[in-house]
Amino acid sequence: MSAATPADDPPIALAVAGVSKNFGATQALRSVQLELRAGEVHALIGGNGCGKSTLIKCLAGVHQADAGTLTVNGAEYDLADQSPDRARDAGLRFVHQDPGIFPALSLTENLSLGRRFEGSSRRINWRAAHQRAREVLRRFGIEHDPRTPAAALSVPQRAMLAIARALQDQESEHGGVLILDEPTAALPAPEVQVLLGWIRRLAQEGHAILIVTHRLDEVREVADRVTAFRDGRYVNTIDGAGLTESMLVELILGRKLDQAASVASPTTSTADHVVEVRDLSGGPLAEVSFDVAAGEVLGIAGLLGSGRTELLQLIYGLLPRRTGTVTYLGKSAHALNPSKACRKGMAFVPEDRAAEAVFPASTVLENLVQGHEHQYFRRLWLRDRVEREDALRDIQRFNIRTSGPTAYIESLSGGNQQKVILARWLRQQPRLLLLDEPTQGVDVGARDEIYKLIALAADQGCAIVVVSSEFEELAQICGRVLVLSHGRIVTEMRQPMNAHEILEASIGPREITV
Ligand SMILES: Nc1ncnc2c1ncn2[C@@H]1O[C@H](COP(=O)(O)OP(=O)(O)OP(=O)(O)O)[C@@H](O)[C@H]1O
Repeated sequence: MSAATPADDPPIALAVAGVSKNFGATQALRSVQLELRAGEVHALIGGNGCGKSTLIKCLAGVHQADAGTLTVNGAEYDLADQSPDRARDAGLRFVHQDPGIFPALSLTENLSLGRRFEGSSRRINWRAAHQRAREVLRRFGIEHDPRTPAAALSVPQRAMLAIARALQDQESEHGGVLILDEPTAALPAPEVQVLLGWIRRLAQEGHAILIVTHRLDEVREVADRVTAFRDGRYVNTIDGAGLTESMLVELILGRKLDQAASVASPTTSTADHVVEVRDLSGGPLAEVSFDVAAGEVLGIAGLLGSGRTELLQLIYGLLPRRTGTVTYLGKSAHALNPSKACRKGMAFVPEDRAAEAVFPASTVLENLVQGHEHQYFRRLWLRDRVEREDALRDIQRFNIRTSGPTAYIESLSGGNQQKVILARWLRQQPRLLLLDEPTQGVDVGARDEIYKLIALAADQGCAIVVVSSEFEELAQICGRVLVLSHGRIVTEMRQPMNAHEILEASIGPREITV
């Protein structure tokens, strides 16, 4: 790829070429390239484990590449020698998936992390620090007093605060390079819209923006150009205008997707209820009542803070109940705690799988069999061949990119770790499956596989409750959706329904303000 562009194209802000990186036997990047123009939003897409994060870490100096160059605004750097300081000096700014905002600290303190406070070495000049923070907040459209704790900010505002922190020291308000790793992964649609609006505005001011995402709708909405990687290789860079979802899928997978998973049909017989929830209160939830039948896929929608995750936690016994009852398989689940729930055939796949569900310093195989190792023992003998064959089958079924069952879980990309956790729970054939954001961070191929497995589990009589920020997903896989707002069920929707209707019901009469 050459750094020259036709006369009317904007100048190239960043170009990388010939970047390779191995981790032992794993070739994460094979001579990849990428080019970012000033003033554009550029999406980097690709399946789990294709090397997106590795490239970002090589640019940030977290990893040193085996080979490759970086050119920023005309200056060339050797990526084999890259360090965080060099990345900073080159003018690159990063916002990682966890934006690193500390809720208890003020906006001024959050903006000052990683840089010197105003004042002498012995005394912070708070007046000057707040004044500077006020200017930065104004520049980035965050209308809060700098002394406010960051806890008062909405989630997209926190992401924007992280962007403001990344860009605050740029001498001009234009011409920076901002690299965002899955900034919208945990946000429901209305909040995503707010953040994408801000990203567009920054591009219009002249910043070059690279955004890594698995959400194809947002690629189509915001990207001027798109680059795809596959298996550590550069595939292509194409214009964002006129892209369809199936074009993006083919770019990512190198093939079309099979037929979409069918919607599970809801069962209505009360005798088949797996769970009955009555007047349940706890956490932010108040007087919630609903049933879930065997073979039903029930969706839970709502904005951030509506109580979606807490609803699953209350059923599973992770959150104390204030009032109300939960009946599970015809019996009171009053004293249920997570280990009892698990023994009785409930499975809960939490949203933050990396922190709550991955067993670190263990292999892929050990993570897959956690909780049901006993099935591989016969008269004290471990049937390790069967155990390994089952692991290989799951690795293939979910297309988990790993060197094999004995690889350490930490060596897998984030999305591939997620697939291992989901595979573990689906193996247990639970009676009730509680899924919190089951496809967050997984690629389009695995997403399809997960939908099929959910439909299969429902066909076999499992009751499934899915919390998802992606309303399209709920409309596709659920027979029924409950919409939560401020801890209460405000609407119940049934098929046929679409994402837009779920969105409208979630927002309700109030406007999203930023
Ligand atoms: N520290 C590491 N040690 C060993 N292997 C690694 C390490 N980091 C990444 N890899 C491997 O390099 C490959 C690329 O991983 P990377 O995290 O870049 O993928 P990704 O495209 O960001 O995936 P995802 O969409 O799942 O986040 C994967 O096969 C991964 O297992």
